[in-house]
Amino acid sequence: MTASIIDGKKISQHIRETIEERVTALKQSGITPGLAVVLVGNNQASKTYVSMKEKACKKHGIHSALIRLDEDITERGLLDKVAELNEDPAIHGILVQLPLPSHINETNVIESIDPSKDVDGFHPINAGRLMTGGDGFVPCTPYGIIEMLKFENIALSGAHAVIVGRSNIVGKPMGQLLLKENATVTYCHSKTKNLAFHTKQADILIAAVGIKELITNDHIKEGAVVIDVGMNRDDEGKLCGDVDFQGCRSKAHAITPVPGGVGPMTITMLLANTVQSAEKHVVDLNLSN
Ligand SMILES: Nc1nc(=O)c2c([nH]1)NC[C@@H]1CN(c3ccc(C(=O)N[C@@H](CCC(=O)O)C(=O)O)cc3)C=[N+]21
Repeated sequence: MTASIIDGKKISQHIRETIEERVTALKQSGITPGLAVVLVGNNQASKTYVSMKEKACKKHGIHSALIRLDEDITERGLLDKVAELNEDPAIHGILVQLPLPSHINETNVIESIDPSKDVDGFHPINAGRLMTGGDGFVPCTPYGIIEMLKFENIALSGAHAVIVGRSNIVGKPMGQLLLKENATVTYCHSKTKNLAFHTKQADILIAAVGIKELITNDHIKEGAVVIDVGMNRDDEGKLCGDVDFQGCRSKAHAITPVPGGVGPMTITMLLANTVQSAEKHVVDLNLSN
């Protein structure tokens, strides 16, 4: 078998068409959705990601404000900036690019963002809503993965999904979303004994550990769907995932590449969350009038 490639760019384009329609409708009611991206310091990877987000916003008519702050800004200074954005009526989404410099407590910053503008879905209120089945923002990467799986008509109900990784940003919310789709969910992580035993059970395998090509042909079952969340750099600086793509391709049913898989979907769902936030704003305005 040769796995089909799940094309994140193509699926993104489809979803972005509906996002664009929603932006147009919002503008007709006098609202331009606005995203603020806060970048602290000079990390090269962060600068690249932030400019990709800005470009995507501009392309689809979403107002984007980039706030660049000095590497040695105090935590208080950053919290004050977030407080200002919380109050800014032109801003419907706030994203503070992670990681932050080590003198700043990330939890404090995440918890200072108004949950109704937390388009990353990292605030504990949104994490809690996801866990309890309420309405809130879903973190962009796992949200994008669910959309990819649905777009490809991959059966989720009753499927065994194995997630390698347990971060608050990807692994944990991924499990909640798959559970909501009636999948059977197993979490694996760095302390898991006999990783391959578990991953070989997966109908759907999600690799989100940040270890270059950890998942090989020997880790997967014939016909599995393999989703690669990894964003690692090899010795030559080339982007590579958590999955040995070539090795797994001969055995899997479908597989996501890196680049061109999960990454573009992450940015697309950030746009979707920003538009969702602006739409909610319109509904709330109408209710209060
Ligand atoms: N508050 C916050 N929210 C984030 O969503 C967030 C963050 N901080 N910090 C960093 C990570 C990383 N991230 C990526 C998004 C898209 C691609 C992406 O589109 N990648 C392209 C290739 C990019 C390249 O060539 O380097 C692809 O996979 O095809 C990658 C990485 C969002 N992050």
